[in-house]
Parts: sequence; structure tokens; C-alpha cells
Amino acid sequence: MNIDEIILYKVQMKMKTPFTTSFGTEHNRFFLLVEAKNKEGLSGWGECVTSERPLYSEEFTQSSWLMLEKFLIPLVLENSLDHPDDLQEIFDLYKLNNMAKSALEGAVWDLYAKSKGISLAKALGGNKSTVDVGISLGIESKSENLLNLIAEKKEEGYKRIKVKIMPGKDIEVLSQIRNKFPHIPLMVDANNAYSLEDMKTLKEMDKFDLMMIEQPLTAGDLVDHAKLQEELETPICLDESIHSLENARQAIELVSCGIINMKIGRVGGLTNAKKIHDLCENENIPLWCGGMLESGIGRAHNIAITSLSNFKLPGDTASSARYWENDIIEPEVVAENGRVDVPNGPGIGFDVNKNEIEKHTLERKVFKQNSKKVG
Ligand SMILES: O=C(O)CCC(=O)c1ccccc1C(=O)O
Ligand SMILES: [Mg+2]
Repeated sequence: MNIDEIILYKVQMKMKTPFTTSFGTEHNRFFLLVEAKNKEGLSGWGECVTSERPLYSEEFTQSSWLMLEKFLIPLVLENSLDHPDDLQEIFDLYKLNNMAKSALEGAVWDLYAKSKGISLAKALGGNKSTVDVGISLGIESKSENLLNLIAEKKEEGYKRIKVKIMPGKDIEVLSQIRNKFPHIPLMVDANNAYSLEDMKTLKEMDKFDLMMIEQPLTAGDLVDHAKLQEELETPICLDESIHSLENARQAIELVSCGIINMKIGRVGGLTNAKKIHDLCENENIPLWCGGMLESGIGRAHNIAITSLSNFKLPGDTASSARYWENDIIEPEVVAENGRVDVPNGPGIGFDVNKNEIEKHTLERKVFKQNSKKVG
């Protein structure tokens, strides 16, 4: 592969509606895009799924900008690559910073697939033509609003509804949901908000016939998740706990979960995502693809990885229109009856709308081979 130029974009996009989790509310997405160009003028795109503040993990958008600018982009421009898989070993020099690594790796994967004239899904070994999707709904101050939203999303055909919970916004809300929608496929996501001291509340959740409880406890705590899983009938799904193949292996060995949420950014990129996918497939641990309120570029990567066979449960990759007035890809992502088509075109298979990106770009930096920084 010849990577001639890398461009970093710092972008801010206003979300159609604010999104609230147990760790805070987002009104805007403030994130990075990476464009990797080759000598033939092809461009590959990646998205850094960080937020303005380090609330979900230790990374944040400005830290990733520095990480990419000072360390990761120079590494890519200095080393010659045969295949995007080579990047992981090169990036191993630097600790963690998975979302920054993933953004650059994703751009290289897209460029690789485009240079071979195949879809990113195919380059990754995917074999589905459509993927099943659900939707993730934030915490609402009035449960009436949440119930109305669920009715609307059910009508739109999403294959399952995920609702965010936190202590004090759990059992009562779930009772109301189950009263009104006794049979919808339903799951909850706690984003670390509980501890083993909340065992009584967590056990009570078994009565709601939930598909899973996502990340009830602290990210680093695989042992306590295993203790909790032993007490619960509902499968635990891990999100924030899984940053690597090793984390996945340990979680499976300890029986800390029955399901894993895959986020490409959280695990440091597509190569790691594939390895975790293969391990989980062997161990009979089903996956689904999580979301980070991505723009169309991150969304396209999510669709591509979800085309792999062990993504057995509906993911969080909802329609572009759920998040944005105008997305930055064409066509936008559309979920119809809870299904999204996997594009066949080269790379991510969507056109990137540079005019639309321009409108949201706060800062842009160009890095060239041999002269690490220009402009
Ligand atoms: O719609 C999406 O992109 C997923 C929304 C979501 O649940 C989420 C959004 C931001 C940060 C963390 C999470 C999560 O899955 O925990
Ligand atoms: Mg989650």
C-alpha cells in the first residue's frame, strides 16, 4: 500500500435530539475524521468516535487529535504496509488510545478495499447482504416521552429496543414499558452505573424478560460481572469492559457475560474486531455491533463489520435520520423494517460528501509522506 497523505478533520455536528446516558447528556458530537490518500488519488475514511469529554472511556477528542498528530500518523507515514492488518503491530508501540488508533486504521482499511475494488465488508470477510438493527434510546426525564418514542421506533420496524437505565431510572420505567409493550424485544444499558451492592435491583430486572443487561458494573471489573452473572438469569452483555482480544478471552473464561457488544473504536480497530469476532464465534458468544452516535462514516464501518457471521443479534446502527439533519455520506443509512443494506461498492460503499464535512469542520491538518506536517 502507498499512503501518500493523511488529513485530520476536527468536526462538530449538532444532533437532532440530545442523548442522555448514566454518564451525561450529549447535544453535539465533537469528533475527528481521518482521510488517508494514496498516490492514485483514492481516499479512505475513518472516524474517531471520541466525545468532547472522557466520560465513556479515558479518551477524548482533543487527546485523540494529539495522539494521531504526534504519534500515530507519523508511524503510518514512516512504515510501509502490505496490508491493514500490519498496523496493529506497528501501533502496539503505544499504549491504549484505541479510538485514535481505530480511526486511522479504519481509513487505511477503506483505502485498501477501494484499491482492490472490493467492498470493506468483503475485505473483512463479511457474508451478509443486509444486517439487522435495533435502536438505543436515551434516558428521558418523563417516562411518557420514552413510551411514545418506543411506540414510534417499534412502528418504524427496529428489531429491538434498548433503553438506557441508571439507579432511580430503572425498575419503575421498565414496569411501565412492559405494561404497554409486553412482547417487544427489549434490553437495557447501564453504562457502569451499578455495583454489586445493587444486587437486589439488578435481580429484579430478571422479571422483565430482557434480551440482556448491558454493562451493569465498572468497566474494569470482570470478576464482579462474573459474580453478578451467576445470580442473574438475564445474560450480561459487556461493552466498556472489552478493549482487546485478551479482555474478551478473560470475560468468556470467567463467565462475566453471555454476549459481547462490539465497538470498532473501543477495541482499537477492524483487525482487532475481526480477531475478537473469531474468538467469540468459536466460544459460542454472540455479538452485536454497538454505536457511538457516529456520523455516516463510522456508521458505514459498523455496517461492514456487522456483515460478519457471528453478529447474531441486532445492533445499534440506526438510520442516519435518527441522529442528523443531514449526514455526511450519500446515500444516508436507512433502516427499513429493522434492516440495513450492506453496500457492494468499493470500500465503505458510500460517497463522502466533502461539502457537508466542510460545513462542520473546525480545524484541518494535512500530513504528507517525508515532510510529516504541511499546512
Ligand atoms: O445509537 C448509537 O450510536 C448507540 C448509542 C449508545 O448506546 C451509546 C452512545 C454513546 C456512548 C455509549 C453508548 C453505549 O452503547 O453505551
Ligand atoms: Mg453500551
